[in-house]
Amino acid sequence: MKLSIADLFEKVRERKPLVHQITNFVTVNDCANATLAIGGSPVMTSSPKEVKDMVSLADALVLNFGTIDERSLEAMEIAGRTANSRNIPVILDPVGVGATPYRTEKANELLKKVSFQVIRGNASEIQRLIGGEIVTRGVDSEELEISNAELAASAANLLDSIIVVSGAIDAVSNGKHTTVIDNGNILLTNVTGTGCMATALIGAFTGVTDDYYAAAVAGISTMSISGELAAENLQQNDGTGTFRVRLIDAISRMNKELWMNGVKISEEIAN
Ligand SMILES: Nc1ncnc2c1ncn2[C@@H]1O[C@H](COP(=O)(O)OP(=O)(O)OP(=O)(O)O)[C@@H](O)[C@H]1O
Ligand SMILES: Cc1ncsc1CCO
Ligand SMILES: [Mg+2]
Repeated sequence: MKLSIADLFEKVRERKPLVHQITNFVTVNDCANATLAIGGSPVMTSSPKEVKDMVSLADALVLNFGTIDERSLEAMEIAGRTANSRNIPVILDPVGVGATPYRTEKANELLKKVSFQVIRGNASEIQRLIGGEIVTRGVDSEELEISNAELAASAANLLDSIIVVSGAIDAVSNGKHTTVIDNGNILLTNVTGTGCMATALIGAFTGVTDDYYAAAVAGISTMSISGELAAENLQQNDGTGTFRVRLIDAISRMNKELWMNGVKISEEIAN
């Protein structure tokens, strides 16, 4: 599996997949730059009047709940349904689900209307998406009692999608098979949008392969390994601002060799 994932870096740079993203106004620029850095082509349009035509041109669609409102939700439904009817992969980032009833209700409604090939969130968000009780404050994750691998596997079965649970340990599962990735750096939690960018990267990889599981592993591991590389390159007086720039640098330099040398897929569990 490692080799088929490593080959995706070349593919994405050759094919430059168009990744349509209906996302939040906090991290939209970071997501566009992360998509470009990995070799994709981002387009962030969100008008309900335009998304049907735009997504029809796209290789993947990313729907991010960060700053949802009635207009963006209408656009997400139109774009999601259009993508489903054209076999364009759709990726969900359920930002902040669980923080307010509005977010949780709207995510559940969208899950009924749109089929998602991959869903990526932190542990709190994924847990709340499957009806768990943990109370989240804002968009950051809280400690859970089950492992990210267990959570990803049960969410994959319940939601019939590939689930990526990010955190200190990242887990990817389709319900039958679970991959655990032990990369990352704590600075990734001190810069906004690293989760959103990881979801954008997953979107770019799904645009060049039918193996959405491999695309999910490639996307999340690229973010985690890039976090390690960005931290290694910090100088004495650098802080989180420089880290953010170094992170985009690392994504843009990521390739087969760097990935193969850096990735720590510590477990592959058949459930
Ligand atoms: N404690 C940690 N140590 C190392 N890496 C981490 C840690 N927590 C998260 N990461 C890494 O940070 C990246 C983003 O994951 P995270 O779970 O923080 O997303 P998120 O909460 O959705 O972020 P955001 O909402 O800010 O976009 C992933 O690559 C993940 O592996
Ligand atoms: C901080 C924040 N608030 C809404 S979306 C977002 C970006 C990270 O999820
Ligand atoms: Mg997030």
